[in-house]
Amino acid sequence: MLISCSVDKLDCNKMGLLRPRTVYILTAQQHLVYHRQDSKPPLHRNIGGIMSHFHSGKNGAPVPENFRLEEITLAPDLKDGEVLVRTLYLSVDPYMRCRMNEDTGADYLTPWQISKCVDGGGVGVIDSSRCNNFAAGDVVISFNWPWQTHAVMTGSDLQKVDPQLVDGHLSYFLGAVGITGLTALLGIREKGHITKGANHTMVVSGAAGACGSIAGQIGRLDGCVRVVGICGSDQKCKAIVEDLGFSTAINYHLEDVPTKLKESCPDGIDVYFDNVGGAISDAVIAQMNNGSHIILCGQISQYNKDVPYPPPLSEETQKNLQSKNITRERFTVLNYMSKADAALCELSQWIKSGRIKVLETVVNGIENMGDAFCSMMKGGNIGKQIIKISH
Ligand SMILES: NC(=O)C1=CN([C@@H]2O[C@H](COP(=O)(O)OP(=O)(O)OC[C@H]3O[C@@H](n4cnc5c(N)ncnc54)[C@H](OP(=O)(O)O)[C@@H]3O)[C@@H](O)[C@H]2O)C=CC1
Ligand SMILES: CCCCCC(=O)/C=C/[C@@H]1[C@@H](C/C=C\CCCC(=O)O)[C@@H](O)C[C@H]1O
Repeated sequence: MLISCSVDKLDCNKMGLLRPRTVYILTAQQHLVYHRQDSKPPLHRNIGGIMSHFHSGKNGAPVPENFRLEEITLAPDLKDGEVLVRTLYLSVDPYMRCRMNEDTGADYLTPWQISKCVDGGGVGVIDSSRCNNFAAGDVVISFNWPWQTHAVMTGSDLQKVDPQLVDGHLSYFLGAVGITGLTALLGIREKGHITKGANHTMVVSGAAGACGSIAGQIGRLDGCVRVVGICGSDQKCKAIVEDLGFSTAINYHLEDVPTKLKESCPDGIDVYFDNVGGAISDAVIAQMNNGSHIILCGQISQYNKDVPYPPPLSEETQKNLQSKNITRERFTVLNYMSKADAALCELSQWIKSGRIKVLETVVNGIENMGDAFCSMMKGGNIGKQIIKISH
């Protein structure tokens, strides 16, 4: 969906006037808030047919009706310190499912507010500025980009980025040269303990997704002799082996994971990059070596359930961890941002030189963001799920 904008950018920049007034935004809907069993009574009563699936305390997958497209009018003038941004790309990510609960389960995550515009990772370009740090044409990113086609934002919420880092592929700032790339690289370096020459075997779950697809390639570059990916379709298995260089792939919907792991990892498993948790992770952990390491990146198989993060493990898996002295420390990329600049340079160079390949699934149009989010949560993406908002 395009908005009509016949405004000359230079005029906008000089005056902070004549900006496109009507923009499209996505708001969170009332039936968005699901309540954990132990949470307070709902602040917002759920009404309507769709919500019958999501009574207080019940679990559930998100649906596109959790979002509504609305038209708003932007205030006519910029205030000091503000910029008008045009949104280029927006990100949908698994953690957003946690922002659909009043209790997100993580202290660094705030819940989305009913009837208010939704936000997340975004990249865009400055259309006009009344902030000294930014000029028209600058490319900027934010973790809290409103899901709007244009937005008035405060300069302090934005970070300027250099398009050369991504050879002009600006969507990479939301993926391989952004938080997901950092998560893969820093997760491996901080928690993976890969030793070159030690013939390590790495297993990655969620292997065809944004983090997993990069993590497997870094595992190989950092010296693992075998990298096995677990993912949800034959097409994904083919992509990670043929395009990304994984040694083997397991389709967890069609194949018996323990049997396939036994075949693919004859020397056991030394490093496990865990994106999914649940039964898949139990099966991997059962075949891990003594003194091996888990990178506890995410547990997406549990995000639609009424459990805290990280979700509790079965007794058997806990025993396995203890008896084999397997490390499993929670990893949050935001705790390592002092290392982000160097890591982004490394990712950029690997991508430019072709040693890391980037996969993306791109959906067009803000009106399709709700669908794209729900699809990603069910495995509809290969690589990073991106929504293209404007050229
Ligand atoms: N610790 C940190 O700082 C960060 C953690 N994360 C975490 O990393 C993980 C991956 O995120 P990201 O790369 O952005 O997302 P992905 O691109 O991997 O997309 C999510 C994928 O999860 C898979 N999936 C969905 N449901 C299940 C299920 N029940 N069992 C197994 N797999 C499932 C689907 O692939 P398939 O077809 O294979 O099922 C889907 O494509 C998430 O758990 C996320 O929370 C992300 C960023 C930072
Ligand atoms: C509670 C489950 C979280 C699972 C792990 C995960 O996916 C973490 C992701 C974060 C993610 C979100 C961080 C900040 C967004 C701030 C939004 C807000 O509440 O204002 C990512 O961007 C960094 C990861 O650590």
